[in-house]
Amino acid sequence: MLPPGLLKTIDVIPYSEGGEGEWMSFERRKYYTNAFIVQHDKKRILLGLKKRGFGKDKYNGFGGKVEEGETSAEAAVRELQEEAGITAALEYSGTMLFFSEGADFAYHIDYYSAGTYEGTITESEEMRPEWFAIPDATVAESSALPSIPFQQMWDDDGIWFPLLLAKRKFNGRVDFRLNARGESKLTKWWFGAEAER
Ligand SMILES: CNc1ncnc2c1ncn2[C@@H]1O[C@H](COP(=O)(O)OP(=O)(O)OP(=O)(O)O)[C@@H](O)[C@H]1O
Repeated sequence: MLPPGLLKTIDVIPYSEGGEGEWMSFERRKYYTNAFIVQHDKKRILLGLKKRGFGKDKYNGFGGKVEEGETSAEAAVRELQEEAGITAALEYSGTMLFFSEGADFAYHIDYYSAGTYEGTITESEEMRPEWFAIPDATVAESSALPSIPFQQMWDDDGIWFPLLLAKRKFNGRVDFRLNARGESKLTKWWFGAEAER
């Protein structure tokens, strides 16, 4: 059921799969984190515009490489502090394996989220934090905040964001291949999610 290379961290039921072709093979993986502040009471989520390096000009959660001697949970707290200037009691939200054609390693990304935070949200050299509205189908009123900018995010985010927002943990894999213009595009995915509570 699970795609190759994806190590199950929780019990999941199939949630979404698609795309075409075979899963690509990779030799190495590196461990990363990605953290979100999701405030359902205020109907808002904090994203950061990445200002440099990998994923530049995309909105994402705050995160980076897990360093030696550190757990992924510790790395997630440290990166959130470094990139957004805040601390939070982050909870594990899921894991995604990401491989892009031609890369020499796969990203093993642990996702975290929290509903509250401490400190003052501060722009860093790496990230510009901004609030976005959490879509709420049950409320007619429109938010003063902009909608989550999926067109300026990684291709797969639209697949697993509903799970993050619903607090359903997930395990997934996404493969990206280079198109004729040399852009890395989502070509195959598989996601499983914790059963609905
Ligand atoms: C479909 N693929 C993806 N979808 C969503 N997010 C992705 C991602 N692939 C990588 N990411 C995140 O991008 C950041 C890179 O971090 P990145 O700046 O390279 O690392 P770090 O801050 O440690 O910097 P240095 O390596 O020290 O320069 C890190 O949060 C990682 O989770």
